[in-house]
Amino acid sequence: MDPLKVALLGCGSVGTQVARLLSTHAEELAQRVGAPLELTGIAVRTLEADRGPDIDPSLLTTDAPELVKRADLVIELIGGIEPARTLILQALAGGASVVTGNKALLAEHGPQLYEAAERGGVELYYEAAVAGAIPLLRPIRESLAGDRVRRVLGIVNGTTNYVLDKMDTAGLDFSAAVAQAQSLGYAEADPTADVEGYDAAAKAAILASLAFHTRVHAADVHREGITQVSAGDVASAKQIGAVVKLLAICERTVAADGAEGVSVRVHPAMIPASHPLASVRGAFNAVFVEAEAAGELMFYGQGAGGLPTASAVLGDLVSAARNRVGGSRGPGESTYAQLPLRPMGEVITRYHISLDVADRPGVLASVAKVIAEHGVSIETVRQQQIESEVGEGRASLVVVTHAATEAALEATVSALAGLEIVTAVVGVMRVEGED
Ligand SMILES: NC(=O)c1ccc[n+]([C@@H]2O[C@H](COP(=O)([O-])OP(=O)(O)OC[C@H]3O[C@@H](n4cnc5c(N)ncnc54)[C@H](O)[C@@H]3O)[C@@H](O)[C@H]2O)c1
Ligand SMILES: N[C@@H](CCO)C(=O)O
Ligand code: NA
Repeated sequence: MDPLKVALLGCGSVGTQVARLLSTHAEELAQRVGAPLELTGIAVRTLEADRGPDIDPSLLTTDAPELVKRADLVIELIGGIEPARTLILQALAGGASVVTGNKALLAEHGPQLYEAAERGGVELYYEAAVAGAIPLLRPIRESLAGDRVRRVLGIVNGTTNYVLDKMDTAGLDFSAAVAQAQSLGYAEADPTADVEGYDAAAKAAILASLAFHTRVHAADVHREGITQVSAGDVASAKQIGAVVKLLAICERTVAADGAEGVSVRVHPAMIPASHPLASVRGAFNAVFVEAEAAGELMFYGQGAGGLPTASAVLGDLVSAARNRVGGSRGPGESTYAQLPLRPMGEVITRYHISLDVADRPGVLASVAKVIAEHGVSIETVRQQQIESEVGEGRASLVVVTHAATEAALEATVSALAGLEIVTAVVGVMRVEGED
């Protein structure tokens, strides 16, 4: 068979490893595909940079559109919206299948790209975009195609997991932990997308779209990052036998009248130390998928890093290439269900509420009354005196609630903050996961 022409766009952490594996595994890849894969060029921003021994300098070009024009398969590893979007659209329109790891682009402009793939009669694969090396999107799209996914819950950002892990195990504060993540190459020079939860929210949108056959955009995802997580929150979690993790949670919801919907959120949460997600350390990722017939499935592995991510890219490349050789096409976008997105207020969760209160008779009763008035039930209460030399005695009161709607919990917290005996609402964090 004639070789299939492969264009690589971007030669950074992932692109370099993809180029290297394409060359070192060339023979095996040809066997698996049924035709040789010929890397015809690598689009870069500047030709001058030294890219090490793995990159053949004669393949480098700054003319990405020209490279795309001649390709059967295009691998986009530039990242960001433009020029990645225009180049992918050009490739799909020109009849080339595309493999990308670009979650930001997919979560924002996915529909436009899928439609272009459909029109071009070609494929668009993106396993690397969510949880790096971990095979997760293909299992959801293909292996679970006969089942109904109820929930996807997981840690999908390596940088923030590393930061929270260091705050927990090494007692670092937030900025020291971020600095360490940067020095190890996990966090970018500008870690905003990671620490503010944008990266995880884009991944959650992609996961929810696949799991629920519904278009979910990044903007549909309720997003809170980890910048507000304090050493105090991490210590409070420890006291109740929990750890703080940044979670992505995609759920199929069912209203009282049976109407189904979807809720998608990314936020820090306390989870019991005995929960399998609690033991996901460092920059690793782990995702639980709960389906009606299959039950709970857990996917675990390296969610970031050039080499692990390259594995997912090449897996997609082999699939797309094999289909091309066989004249077939894998499944395209599936959005037939188009379930409505439910507002955050309807989400059912538990809260850990930490208060500073006046240490005088009746305080506990007043707090309990406010909570009960909002229809929220208390799971545990812990009170501790705060040492103070002057004025009235103060105490720290920690309440963990039973599950209630987010709206009821929010209203409870504002009512508590308004009580004269509450000096400060020290921290509020959701509690997720069963023991
Ligand atoms: N690094 C990871 O762990 C990881 C994991 C999963 C997914 N991804 C995704 O993979 C993609 C690439 O990530 P990365 O870590 O390799 O990024 P990177 O920043 O290391 O590499 C991107 C490269 O693209 C180059 N580039 C920028 N504009 C260009 C242009 N117009 N033409 C050609 N090259 C251009 C940059 O100079 C850089 O070398 C991103 O979409 C990222 O989100 C990365
Ligand atoms: N910045 C991302 C890379 C993988 O998508 C992370 O830390 O998980
Ligand atoms: Na993956």
